[in-house]
Amino acid sequence: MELLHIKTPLLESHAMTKLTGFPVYLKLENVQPPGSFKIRGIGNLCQKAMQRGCNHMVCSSGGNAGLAAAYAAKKLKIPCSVIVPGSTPMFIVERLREEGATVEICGSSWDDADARTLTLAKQPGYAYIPPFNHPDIWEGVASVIHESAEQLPEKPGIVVVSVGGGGLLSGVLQGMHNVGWTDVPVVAMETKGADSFNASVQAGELVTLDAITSVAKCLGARRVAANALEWTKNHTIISHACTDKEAVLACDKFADDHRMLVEPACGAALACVYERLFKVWQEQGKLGELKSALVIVCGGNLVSLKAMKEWKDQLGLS
Ligand SMILES: COC[C@H](NCc1c(COP(=O)(O)O)cnc(C)c1O)C(=O)O
Repeated sequence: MELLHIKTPLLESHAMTKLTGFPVYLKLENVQPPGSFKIRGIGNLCQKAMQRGCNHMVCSSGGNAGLAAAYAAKKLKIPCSVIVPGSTPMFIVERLREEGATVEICGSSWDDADARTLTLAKQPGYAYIPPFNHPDIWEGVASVIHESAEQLPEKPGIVVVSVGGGGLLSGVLQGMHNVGWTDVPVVAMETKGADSFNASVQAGELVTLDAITSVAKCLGARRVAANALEWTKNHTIISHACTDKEAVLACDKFADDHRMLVEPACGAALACVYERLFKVWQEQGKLGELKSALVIVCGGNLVSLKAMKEWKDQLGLS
């Protein structure tokens, strides 16, 4: 089966290395053709659905999973419908239509769009393409770690990811266990107002947020996949929710440091380094010495210079 994702660059960030005092490596999923890491999992899921005889993909998404599904369907030459919440910017809706997808806007959060998707997917030949909660997605995402293991000089001291519904986290952990990184802690970053994983970790059970109030709309799953919470039972995961301000500031610093623009959903992971959280956790005794860190730069399309300016004005960062 032809891979729908590309092998992405892994590079050391000298700016971040200077901040932490040890090498910080970036896995640049923001350069995937559809704009985010999503294509690894969604591409795998779409290909397997097609092999099962499905001939129409229907995907619920905050935007990036939808773009990955539209891109995959175009490559596989089958139709694709994407259901997005009202919080998805119109330029993303237009981008989806340019990719050939039929787009429906439904509800105020991803959960509403997903309910509609499940109804549409009942039609004969249709495949339901969820954005984060499926074993074929986690299997596809695991490739990001398989590649990183080949590209890194040695096993990293810690791995940092963003969490929306927990598909990226689940796939990264699956990949880490495949390559023997079972003792490498993972930092699960969210933004306050989209911190359904952190709420669940604190409660010790799945929690559903009342609403998504963060600017990081692509972390906007009110309830994470059960599989993501399950991982906390057999892997060291540090769950942390940063503020929108810290996430947007991280995007701003990343643009200056690396001349690449990513969404606040990705800024949440970058904020772990820019807010020097490793040092905070080491001082709290939550983390031992680190020789290196790997940050999954998940990317995202829901960003522009205009949007960055609006967020910075809104958050008092201008
Ligand atoms: C509502 O949205 C869920 C999903 N975005 C998820 C997402 C994540 C978090 O990945 P997850 O934890 O959901 O697998 C991180 N970084 C970026 C850029 C993302 O787009 C979507 O696009 O439908």
